[in-house]
Amino acid sequence: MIEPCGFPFSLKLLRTRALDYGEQAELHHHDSWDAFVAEKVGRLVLLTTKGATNLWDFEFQTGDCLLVGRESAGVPDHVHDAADGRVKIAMPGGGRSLNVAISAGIAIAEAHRQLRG
Ligand SMILES: C[S@@+](CC[C@H](N)C(=O)[O-])C[C@H]1O[C@@H](n2cnc3c(N)ncnc32)[C@H](O)[C@@H]1O
Repeated sequence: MIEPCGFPFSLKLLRTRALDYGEQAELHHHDSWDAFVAEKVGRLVLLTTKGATNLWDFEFQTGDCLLVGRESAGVPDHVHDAADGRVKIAMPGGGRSLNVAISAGIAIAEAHRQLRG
């Protein structure tokens, strides 16, 4: 899905204009949330400050699909409700939330640590 200020649009710009390694990324655009859900394989694991499970306690599985929300407003309720897992990253220093890219990086690193080998 391409949105005027959305993450996929930014990725496309980076891929074509800025990053020489951007070509290594495999991008998929979905026309709607329903189209995305119809194609997904594996569990939908949402990163959210409203998550019930701490990242360090969540058991990742091969094929899990990590979801992150918009920098501005997170995800709408129907996306939150559709997730198979809702995971939060503890913020001991306080604050409302982390940056979306930082959140994704932390969670991807933990998933790889658990599933390595
Ligand atoms: C800047 S945050 C969104 C802030 C939004 N105002 C809200 O309250 O959801 C952007 C995205 O980063 C992820 N995120 C940020 N902090 C997080 C945390 N502590 N735990 C899990 N995910 C987090 C979530 O996917 C979130 O939708």
